[in-house]
Amino acid sequence: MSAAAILDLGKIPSKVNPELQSERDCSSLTPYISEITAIVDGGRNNTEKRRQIERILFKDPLFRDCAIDSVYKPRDEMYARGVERSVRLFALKEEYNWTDEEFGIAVYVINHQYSLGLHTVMFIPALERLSTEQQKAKWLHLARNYQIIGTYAQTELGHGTNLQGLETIATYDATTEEFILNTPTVTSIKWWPGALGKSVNYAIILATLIIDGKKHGMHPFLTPLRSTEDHKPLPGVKVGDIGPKLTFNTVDNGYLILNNVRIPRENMLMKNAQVSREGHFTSRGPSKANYSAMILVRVTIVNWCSVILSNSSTITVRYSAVRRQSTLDSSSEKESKILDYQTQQYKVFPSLATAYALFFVSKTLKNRYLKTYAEIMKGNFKNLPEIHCQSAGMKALSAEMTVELLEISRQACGGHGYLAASALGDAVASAKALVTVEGENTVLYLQVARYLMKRFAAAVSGERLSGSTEYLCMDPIKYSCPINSPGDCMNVSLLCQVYRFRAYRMISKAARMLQRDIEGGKKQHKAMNDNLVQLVRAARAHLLYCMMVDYKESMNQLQISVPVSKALNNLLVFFTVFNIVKNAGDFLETESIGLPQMEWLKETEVKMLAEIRPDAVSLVDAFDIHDNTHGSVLGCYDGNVYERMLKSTQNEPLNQCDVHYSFHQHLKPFLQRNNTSKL
Ligand SMILES: CCCCCCCC/C=C\C/C=C/C(=O)SCCNC(=O)CCNC(=O)[C@H](O)C(C)(C)COP(=O)(O)OP(=O)(O)OC[C@H]1O[C@@H](n2cnc3c(N)ncnc32)[C@H](O)[C@@H]1OP(=O)(O)O
Ligand SMILES: Cc1cc2nc3c(=O)[nH]c(=O)nc-3n(C[C@H](O)[C@H](O)[C@H](O)COP(=O)(O)OP(=O)(O)OC[C@H]3O[C@@H](n4cnc5c(N)ncnc54)[C@H](O)[C@@H]3O)c2cc1C
Repeated sequence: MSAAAILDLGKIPSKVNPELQSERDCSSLTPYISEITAIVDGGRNNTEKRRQIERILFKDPLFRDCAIDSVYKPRDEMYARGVERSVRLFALKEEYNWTDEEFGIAVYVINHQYSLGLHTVMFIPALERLSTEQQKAKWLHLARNYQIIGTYAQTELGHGTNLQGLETIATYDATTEEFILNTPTVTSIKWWPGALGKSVNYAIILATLIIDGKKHGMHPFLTPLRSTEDHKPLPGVKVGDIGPKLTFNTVDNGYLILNNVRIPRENMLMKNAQVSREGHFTSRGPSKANYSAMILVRVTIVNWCSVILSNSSTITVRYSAVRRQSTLDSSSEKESKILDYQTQQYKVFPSLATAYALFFVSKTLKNRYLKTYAEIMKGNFKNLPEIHCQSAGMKALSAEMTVELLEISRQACGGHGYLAASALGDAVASAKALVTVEGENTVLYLQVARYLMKRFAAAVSGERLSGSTEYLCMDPIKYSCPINSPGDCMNVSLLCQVYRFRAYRMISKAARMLQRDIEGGKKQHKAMNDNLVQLVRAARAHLLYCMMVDYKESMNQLQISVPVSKALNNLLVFFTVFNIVKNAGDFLETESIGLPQMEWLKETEVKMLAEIRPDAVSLVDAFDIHDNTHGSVLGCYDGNVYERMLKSTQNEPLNQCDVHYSFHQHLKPFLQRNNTSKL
């Protein structure tokens, strides 16, 4: 860059950075990028549809800088902008007649930077899942047409995990045919629901139902909170924002205090349980049927994780192909690309591989969920425990992986990864929420472990199992490690057997430990608590095995060209091997593999880094993520990293004048205290 151009901070070269261009020119995958993009979008038509949505959104300045503009704005303005974006987004949905799926694409395109997400993510799905047909006819179109805006208010100050401990109460008054809602204690105050603080006028409030002094468990109550005339809180309602968070500060997560708020009997959402005019309680389906909205969101989070990692690996791979630092070969005149260092590849490629892995895994999970949901809608709850286990577990595992890998990606960009303009810091902080929302990860792993213990006991008693736990019927004596040569480490089917055996061993160990403690006289709850750590380990091992199988099978179903197959298979092998090496202790301890196999696997792991390297830029280009979506100065398609960094300094309020007012107020009087102005 010339000195003149350096002074012109607004200039971004019109050409792609030759460092990135050479990557694209040299990758044999480049001509096939659109084939991968079509897989990720679910078909070429969908790619075109997404790009059309991007064009619509990004011609509007309101959305153009959405991924990054919040850095410079006070909370109040961020919220206002988030509401403005929400309203514009809803209007565009109506104008262009977007389906729910297309609306979902628009939300990804703007990187979730809007305030009223809970209306679409939880309020409408909960209405659909928890209402009777009559209630749906009354409420759903109002919600879909944005005549009412709502949230899902379950968590309280004192309880998020333990739903049976919720203290908000809905007491039935048969004389007026109303429910009276109260948050009678400090700990019962609703706390966290998105868009509750300032935005919504309705909430589905999860409360313990009381009839004639008798408790009937947690149920959903559709409750108006604010006047539809002037948006003021209705009588008995106190509501506000809970304050700034690590991220998501466009969202007004709120608190809610209810004091004798009366709602008509018809506002209890009665698909799963009913209260008659006279106050007679009946229920149908399993007792946990009211937990169903959470299953859907957990399934959705797995896909979010894949999208988050696609964004971050786009940034880190492109940046690593542009950045040069030190040199591998002292005779070379040029410094080396950091992407050529094996250690850098080891930081960056796990994210890339996991982005693809979670894409395939989330697709399978979604299909499995839709199938089970259709059965449930017909009154068949047979597969509910299995989908609860899969959705809760995959949410936990993918959120855990995502947070860990994202932070490594951020570090892989060195100092520049610490700049807000890299967008990686905000991405890490946002992903951290996914570990907690929709069920805290450890708690969800323990739900999986509970299911596994039951299935293991059934297997031991001779029952034939189906679904994800079918393998628990195996005879462990018959296992011998299928990896007999270094070449076997590339065979994912063989590696899946290794994962399966490790899961079996860890589950059977947890079961043995529990049994030992109970037979030794410990009470059930004490024995459980004394083995929670092993139970979580067993759950993770099971979920990782399930993930591998779903990924492998999903890949097997693809009809793809040879170069694409080779590139995607490299990622599959790397992901499979990487997660064995990462958990080496468990695999060795369970004797799923031996020391020689571990050596071979480690060699294969680094060999795969070199295999992936030439196609790395093409593999992130294939995500086809718009620069405005990831919003990072480090990760744009043109690779003009340094120019974009310089340009971004123009957005900094401190740079709007040469001499800041604080100089006159504080620094100048201090410097001149000894009359040094003559110096
Ligand atoms: C850049 C992109 C990032 C975007 C980020 C956006 C963030 C915003 C997104 C979303 C907003 C977040 C919203 C929320 O968080 S809403 C609140 C979510 N809350 C929870 O998830 C609460 C978690 N707790 C629970 O789910 C339960 O309490 C529990 C499962 C931990 C325990 O339940 P409980 O009734 O107390 O326990 P029991 O021991 O009595 O029951 C276990 C029994 O129940 C079965 N079961 C549990 N859950 C379900 C279910 N969902 N469906 C079906 N069955 C269920 C379980 O299998 C056991 O069965 P059993 O063994 O046969 O007895
Ligand atoms: C960004 C964000 C958005 C949210 N949006 C909403 C929303 O829209 N609506 C809503 O209702 N809620 C919302 N929540 C709340 C969220 O669902 C809860 O925070 C979550 O379910 C965890 O519950 P908790 O906060 O009570 O954690 P806790 O349960 O108190 O967890 C704290 C610790 O205790 C441990 N622990 C708790 N119980 C057990 C157990 N049984 N066994 C072992 N360990 C245990 C956990 O593992 C964890 O380490 C949101 C939260 C966040 C962060």
